[in-house]
Amino acid sequence: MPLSSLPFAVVLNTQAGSGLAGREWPRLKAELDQHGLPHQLLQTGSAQEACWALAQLPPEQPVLAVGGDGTVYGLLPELRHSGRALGVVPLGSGNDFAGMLGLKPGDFGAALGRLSRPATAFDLLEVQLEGEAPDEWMTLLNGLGMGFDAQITALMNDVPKRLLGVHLGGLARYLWAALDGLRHLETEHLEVLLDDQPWYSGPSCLVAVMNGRRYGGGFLIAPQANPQDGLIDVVLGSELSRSALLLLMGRVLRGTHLTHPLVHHARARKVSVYWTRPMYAHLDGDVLGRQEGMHIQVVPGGLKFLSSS
Ligand SMILES: Nc1ncnc2c1ncn2[C@@H]1O[C@H](COP(=O)(O)OP(=O)(O)OP(=O)(O)O)[C@@H](O)[C@H]1O
Repeated sequence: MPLSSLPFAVVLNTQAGSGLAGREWPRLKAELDQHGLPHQLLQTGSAQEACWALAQLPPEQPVLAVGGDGTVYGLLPELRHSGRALGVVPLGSGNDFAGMLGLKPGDFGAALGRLSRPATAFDLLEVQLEGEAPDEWMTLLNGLGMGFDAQITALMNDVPKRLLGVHLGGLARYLWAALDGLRHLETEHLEVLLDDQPWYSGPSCLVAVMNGRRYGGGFLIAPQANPQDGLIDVVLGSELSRSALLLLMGRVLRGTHLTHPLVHHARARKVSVYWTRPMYAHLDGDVLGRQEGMHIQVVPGGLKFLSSS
């Protein structure tokens, strides 16, 4: 489908990357001009404001999200409603979805070079919390985690952004929080249904339900996932000791953990997760607090995406 001749609506999240997106905007604007990409900056203080501002624009007008995974996540309700195409310039802390596609923060040439290609269809995930009304769905692009990985995401808020004058990147901060999380490791009984059939029942410290391959600023938790295959990748760890989990994290960084005997992996169109005790949860890296369970289904080709590799 050809790219609209309307200007890109730029959603600049100045908070992303601890302020990096705001600081880099003048350089990015100059590059947009150099690439001959017309654009219109939307001044927004929150994801809700950004969705509201976008909703005033024609659906043919593409949006350029400037920030991290959370910035994109915040736009998904409007994008699903309008069918608007999305391009991304990663300037967040983790940038996991863009990073999976080979985009590096600050490499504006590469990010903007992709925007003149036709949009391609990417899958989305719809998530419903256990106990919520059946029509209360949230939309994700990258994926969610419950248990240890979400606890780390929650603990990241307490990790310093600078240490001895040096800026700590997303992966360094994630590792710091992970060491903290290991001290409070929780293992609970987990039931997982895939396409309405029982798949796993037993102890677990984490389950990840992924459309993309990585989270946490570079951990390849679902190395075989493909956000264009119409399937969800589920990866869970069963009863792992602290030392086993620490060693496993090294393998997750390289994406070589799926053969570990205490790691389970499968694919499905629909996933239901139930814990006997509420566990921490995150959606596309945004912490949601403790939840008892979730129902996830794939929305094949639900997003028109301009930044594919
Ligand atoms: N359009 C927006 N304008 C202002 N704030 C936003 C907007 N969208 C999201 N936010 C808020 O800004 C926070 C940070 O944004 P984002 O998650 O993109 O950056 P990050 O955390 O540095 O990167 P990453 O998610 O890749 O680790 C979000 O968690 C959300 O609360």
